[in-house]
Amino acid sequence: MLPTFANPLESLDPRQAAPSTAEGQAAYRLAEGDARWVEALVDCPGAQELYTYQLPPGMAIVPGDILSVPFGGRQLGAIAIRLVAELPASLNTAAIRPVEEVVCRSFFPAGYWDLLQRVAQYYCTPLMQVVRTALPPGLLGRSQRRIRLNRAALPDAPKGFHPAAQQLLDKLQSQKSGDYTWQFLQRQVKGARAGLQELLARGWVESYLEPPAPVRPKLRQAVTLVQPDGADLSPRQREVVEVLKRSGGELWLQDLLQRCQVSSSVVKGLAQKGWVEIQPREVLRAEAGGFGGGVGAEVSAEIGAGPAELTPDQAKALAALTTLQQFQPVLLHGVTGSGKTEVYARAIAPVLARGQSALVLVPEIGLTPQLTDRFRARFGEAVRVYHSALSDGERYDTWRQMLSGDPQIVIGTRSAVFAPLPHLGLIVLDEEHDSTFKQDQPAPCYHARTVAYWRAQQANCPLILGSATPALDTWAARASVPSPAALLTLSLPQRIHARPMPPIEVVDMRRELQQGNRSIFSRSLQAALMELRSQRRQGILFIHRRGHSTFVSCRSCGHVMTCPHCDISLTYHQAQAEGYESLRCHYCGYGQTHPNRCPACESPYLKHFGSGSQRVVQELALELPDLRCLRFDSDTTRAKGSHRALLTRFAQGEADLLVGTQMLTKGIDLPQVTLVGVVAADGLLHLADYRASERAFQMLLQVAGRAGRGREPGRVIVQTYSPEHPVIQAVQEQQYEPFAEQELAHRQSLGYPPYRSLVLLRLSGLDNAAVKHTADLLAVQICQQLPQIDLLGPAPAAIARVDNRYRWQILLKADTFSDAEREMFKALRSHVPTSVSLTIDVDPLNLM
Ligand SMILES: Nc1ncnc2c1ncn2[C@@H]1O[C@H](COP(=O)(O)OP(=O)(O)OP(=O)(O)O)[C@@H](O)[C@H]1O
Ligand SMILES: [Zn+2]
Ligand SMILES: [Zn+2]
Repeated sequence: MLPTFANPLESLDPRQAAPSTAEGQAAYRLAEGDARWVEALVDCPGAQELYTYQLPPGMAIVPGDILSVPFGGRQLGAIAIRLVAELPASLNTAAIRPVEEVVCRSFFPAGYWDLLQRVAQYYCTPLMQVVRTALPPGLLGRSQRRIRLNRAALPDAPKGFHPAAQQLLDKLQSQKSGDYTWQFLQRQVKGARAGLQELLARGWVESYLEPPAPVRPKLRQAVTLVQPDGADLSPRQREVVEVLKRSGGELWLQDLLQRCQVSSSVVKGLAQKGWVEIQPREVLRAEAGGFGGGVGAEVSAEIGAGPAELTPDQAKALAALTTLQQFQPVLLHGVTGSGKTEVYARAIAPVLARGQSALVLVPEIGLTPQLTDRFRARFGEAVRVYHSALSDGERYDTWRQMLSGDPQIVIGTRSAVFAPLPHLGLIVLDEEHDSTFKQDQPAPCYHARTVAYWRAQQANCPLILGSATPALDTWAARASVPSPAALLTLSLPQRIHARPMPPIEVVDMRRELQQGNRSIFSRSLQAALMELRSQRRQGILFIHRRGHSTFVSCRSCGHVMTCPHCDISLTYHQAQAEGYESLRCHYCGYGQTHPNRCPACESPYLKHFGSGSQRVVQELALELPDLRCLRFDSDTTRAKGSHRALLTRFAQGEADLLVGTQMLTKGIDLPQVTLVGVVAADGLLHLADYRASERAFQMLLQVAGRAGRGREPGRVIVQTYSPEHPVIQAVQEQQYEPFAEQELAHRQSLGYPPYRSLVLLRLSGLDNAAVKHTADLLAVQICQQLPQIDLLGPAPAAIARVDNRYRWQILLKADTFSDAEREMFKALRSHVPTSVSLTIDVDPLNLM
């Protein structure tokens, strides 16, 4: 049976397409033609709600217009959100002030507010919160309102009645362009507002928002090797030349100096002799071409135009995609290394040519620099990147450029699903199974895939979901019988050039121990690692870090060191520059020094266990001292741009092995990687979550997929203490379908998504009793009002305390949740005291 509403891709309740009425206020009536009021989002930091303003006679406003409104004693920018015909009787309509002016029309694409409203309704969140999620911070605050003369309408000797109007005219006319910022004019002219009113009314001036200036790229000094050999070089200069050569002939000056540990005078000396050139540059050619020349050459060769020929599978998928001109969700199911990115790029090209834009959503920009590089190399200026790590200014600028309506490609993370592209022709979600597409908190707890589905529907354009390991929700939505708008599946069952998938070898670590191997590396992994160096190949070592990987426990009494604020074990951190070992909580950040003796029994045998990436690198240094390792995890990639820097160093052959966590699984495409090792798969297998198997399967297959993407065949070694686990078996066979079918059957029998829907109510607060009491109260409310819904709990969350806050949860299950039920969940807030916070997570992915 196919799921019904539980799956957002499958069937949508048509009632949801209609915008909701004002939140919780039944007395409001939405306007059709008879609007007299407008509700606006005012650009004032403290302003939480929508404010109501009067529509002056003759002023036409549509949602999305930028307004100028009175607020206290000030005049502020605001966005018109919706028009209202009738206000609740309790409001004193005489006290409602009028909108001053429409500053800018249609700042948002058509239908944008319907989308936000739909998100608010489905995810049981106040509209305001959705608006804040969607819009870049400070959108209005930055808006540059300007005033210019309307010369065509100006009489020969214009005379303003109001003294301020005259002054404004004088100011504007004194300027050749007849144009000033409103801020400037307000400072220069007393009573400028009243003066402006008059001039606007006469049509002699107009106010507008300054169009977005193209973001000026930051230029950096780049060093390019022009002559690769020279007799008269000093040893230091020779070293610089060598490093440049190894880096494909080009590096940023800063990177070069750092890598060679020389002063800039050495490089300048080289420039004077004509060996190198130093120039300001926006990007390095090497960067645009993947990860530099040298080792990554195979990648660079295909950049730009892309590969000359598609594989037959790619061609077939592309042909199917290019015929689609309407709303159509598509699953592009292609094994790792099958060339999905190329298919996206070629599907996008005609969209741009038609004058439309495309939206490409990826799990994390920093982790997939290659995708951005490939698109930049091919589409150049038309590519924009949008994600929350941009500065407020960058986000604002990009937002304005997106609104311009020029055909463009926006590549972004989760929140980019709200990118205001007016003529959307295609949406792509790459690695659609990735759970970073779901927001856990704050509300709205939206899934970018669900919102993308609505957007594509609204824009009447195709939606491509790409993955080697599709989310089971997506897989289940494939139509058994083709019907319009049902999920269409296209597959790329083979790697590029029919390269084989790497065989996956499972090693039973219990047997290793029995046979006397106490190392965290099995003998076969040790041997494979040893070969890397001699064969000049590279490897990736994957460590699952979450869970109990680096806890500290007492070998005498079993006491485990835990965080005093959260009920989870502390993580061991090796001595750093400060010189002492420390223990840290990864939820709340609590830290302490490593005690010498067990706090429970005084035993000195307090040891850290498990295999965090630090520990693994340390162990490698002991066991394989010749192997050059690079660590790639959240500790070593904290700084902006460090993902790319580390990957570039690895791609250039600075290390034999990249050691890291979850981050390694995503989209790395390095042809020279032949070995992938998984240190201990167990941490992944035993999470207390109904999706644990799905997640483990996806993660292991994705990381395995990094091996053997080039000419040399790859090999994968997975170490585990439970080789008989069904997920391990399925991973070894590398067959997605049987795994998916089996797991879905299991879900169906237990009544889990995608067959039934879940809503998780998360409550937290400093006072455990208060949180529990509130949870009990809500549970009673729900049971009384909605007896048809299955209710689990209230129960303490799997991690019962985080950052001193006690956490309780209630899990609700139903075949589908109706609009009325969603409204009821929203209304539950009135039963929650201010000391307790409630988050409503619709379709939760994380039940911890
Ligand atoms: N038709 C082609 N001919 C030759 N090389 C190709 C072709 N299409 C793609 N490639 C190359 O194959 C490699 C793998 O492609 P890509 O990274 O798109 O795979 P993918 O399907 O996204 O894999 P993953 O899911 O593992 O990220 C890339 O280096 C790409 O440049
Ligand atoms: Zn002890
Ligand atoms: Zn803690």
